[in-house]
Amino acid sequence: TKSAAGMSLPSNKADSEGSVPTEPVSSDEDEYDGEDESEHCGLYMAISSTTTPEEPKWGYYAGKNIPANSPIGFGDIAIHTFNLMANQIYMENDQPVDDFDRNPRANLVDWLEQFLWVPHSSGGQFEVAGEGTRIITAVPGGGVLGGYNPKMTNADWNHSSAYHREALNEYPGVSHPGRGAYSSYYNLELASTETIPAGKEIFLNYGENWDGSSNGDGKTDPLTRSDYKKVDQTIEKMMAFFEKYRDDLDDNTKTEIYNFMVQDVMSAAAGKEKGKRIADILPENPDNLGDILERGGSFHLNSPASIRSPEWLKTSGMCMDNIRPGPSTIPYAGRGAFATRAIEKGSTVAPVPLVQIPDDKIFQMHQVKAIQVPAIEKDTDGPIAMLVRDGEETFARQLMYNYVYGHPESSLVFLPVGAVVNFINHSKERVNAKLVWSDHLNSKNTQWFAEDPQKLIDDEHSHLGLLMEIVATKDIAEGDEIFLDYGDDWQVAWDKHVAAFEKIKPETWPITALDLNQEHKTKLIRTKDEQPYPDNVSTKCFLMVKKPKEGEPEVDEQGRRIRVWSEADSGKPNIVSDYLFDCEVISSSETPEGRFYDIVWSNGESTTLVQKVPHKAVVFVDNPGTSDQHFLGFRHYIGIPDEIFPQGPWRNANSDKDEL
Ligand SMILES: C[S@@+](CC[C@H](N)C(=O)[O-])C[C@H]1O[C@@H](n2cnc3c(N)ncnc32)[C@H](O)[C@@H]1O
Repeated sequence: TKSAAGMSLPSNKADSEGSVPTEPVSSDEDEYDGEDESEHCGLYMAISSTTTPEEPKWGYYAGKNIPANSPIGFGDIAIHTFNLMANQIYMENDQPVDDFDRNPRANLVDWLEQFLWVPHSSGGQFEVAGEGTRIITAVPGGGVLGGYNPKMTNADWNHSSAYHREALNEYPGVSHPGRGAYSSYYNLELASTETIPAGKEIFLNYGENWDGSSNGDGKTDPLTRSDYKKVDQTIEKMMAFFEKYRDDLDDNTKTEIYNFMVQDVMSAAAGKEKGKRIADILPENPDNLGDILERGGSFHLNSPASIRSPEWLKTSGMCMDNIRPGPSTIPYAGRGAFATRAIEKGSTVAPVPLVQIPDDKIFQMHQVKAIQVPAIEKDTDGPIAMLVRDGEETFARQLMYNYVYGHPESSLVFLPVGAVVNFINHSKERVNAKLVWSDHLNSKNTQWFAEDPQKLIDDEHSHLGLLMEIVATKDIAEGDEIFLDYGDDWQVAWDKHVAAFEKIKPETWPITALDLNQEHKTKLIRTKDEQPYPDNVSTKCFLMVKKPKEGEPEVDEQGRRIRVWSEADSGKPNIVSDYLFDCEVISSSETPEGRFYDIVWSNGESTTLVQKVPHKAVVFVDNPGTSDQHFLGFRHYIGIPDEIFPQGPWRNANSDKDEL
């Protein structure tokens, strides 16, 4: 039987370290079909097709065909950090010390930031305000493992998924010890921007424009993405042609016509260089044209390493969708992780690649102040505000500290970036999984155990080389919540926190944006003349508009511009953060087509009345500085068991883990 959970140990050694296997796609595609769907792994982690010996990389692969505009895996968590860099920058002789050679912690943040995102895809951009303020956000799973290959981008964030998340295990208005101890931003989904065939590596839109100048392997490819689309369309036409004249053409004539099409017609239409490239892609025999389309189109076929055979994924990869997020069965613990299929005792629940962070002090939070520094960019005139640490006193730690793995004798902590693994909660009584170091051939675990922590981000180590696995310590049934034992230190700290919270806890807790978004999944949003919403939240609208119909007024009696809400002509989603604006709901209506609002939006100079804004385009956000994360609640890392924490230089006893 295929227990998807059992596939990573010890059979995952087929791939040699640092090499790029480029075996062609198996023509026996049947292996992807005909199995019990839930048994079949839908997402794998394996070495990326873009890996190089100098820069080894994990990749994220589809295990099943993913239709266009569909979710990839499960929505994951977004963990925001506030002014992470500013907290490392101190002043010396009236100058900010931002020289990385002299400031190893700033250097460390710089390293960490390459795995992090701007907060907009998850809606976290309103968490803190002020000139010079920066929020950066970890989105584990696809957010870290999804590759970068601008020519092959096939995935992007679904902003709507984060704004419209279901409130899971929330207790509106209740004052409880879990407040601020976990992130309330989750369900941030990646969506396919095109059909992704099984075996294909997932590449995220990093916001760059595809310029068509080079492909992942650095070779020049004269074909642009739209050329590949045209090739696929031409293939369809050729197939239709041969189908139509099937009975009239003997094999010789057919081959002659086909060669004429491929050689002469293509060159004439696309130019010599492109024509040659297209001819190379097309099969010798016109009867095999259909294979190209079946295997995901000419573009995918032409980049062999980014599409892997099912066999390769099973032997070299590790399944990443054995767990999904859901409301934890522990009250006040937020979200948890649940098995999507039965997982046998001893087999892998999830791979956990780790981002190594040599100094946990980067998570200390200080007061920050703005100073004026000369602008670096030429087109900015005058000085700009830069935030720096104001004094040495530490008043809190970043929330990310609750998600990292650590050990009391070490300054090192590790951010786990496997899909969904950050949702796994702690329980001593119900523990059914544990952390182990993986022996996957592409991990550097044992070599790196012998390194000085500070060296772990130098050039030689500046990639994700450390890999753990979460392994089942009991048979786990589909739907069971997964629990680790975070360790005695964590339990003691939590118990202390609960006791302390009891003494100071307010009677009630402010209603948050998450609560209101949940409430308004089924209720109309109140207008400005009805009972106001609390001060700690604002309404925002996703606005894309067009002019009113011919003959309809463009200005109302109060002099406001009139516009009508619209979907994008391109069909692309318009629930994206770029289109999110402050708005005030002035009227609402319930119609058979749904709920709609008239809103006003002001850009400081003029005011616009937007009509027919659909319910889905109006959301609540927490005002800066007010969300649960700003409540200085519980902070503790997840303990790596002492038995598996390496002896040697990692135990540098340099940590500040108990200082605060
Ligand atoms: C790594 S996160 C786990 C995912 C988290 N539940 C979430 O929703 O994002 C660790 C945090 O989960 C919560 N947590 C985990 N186990 C818990 C438990 N047994 N009791 C209470 N809270 C728990 C605590 O807030 C802790 O700081």
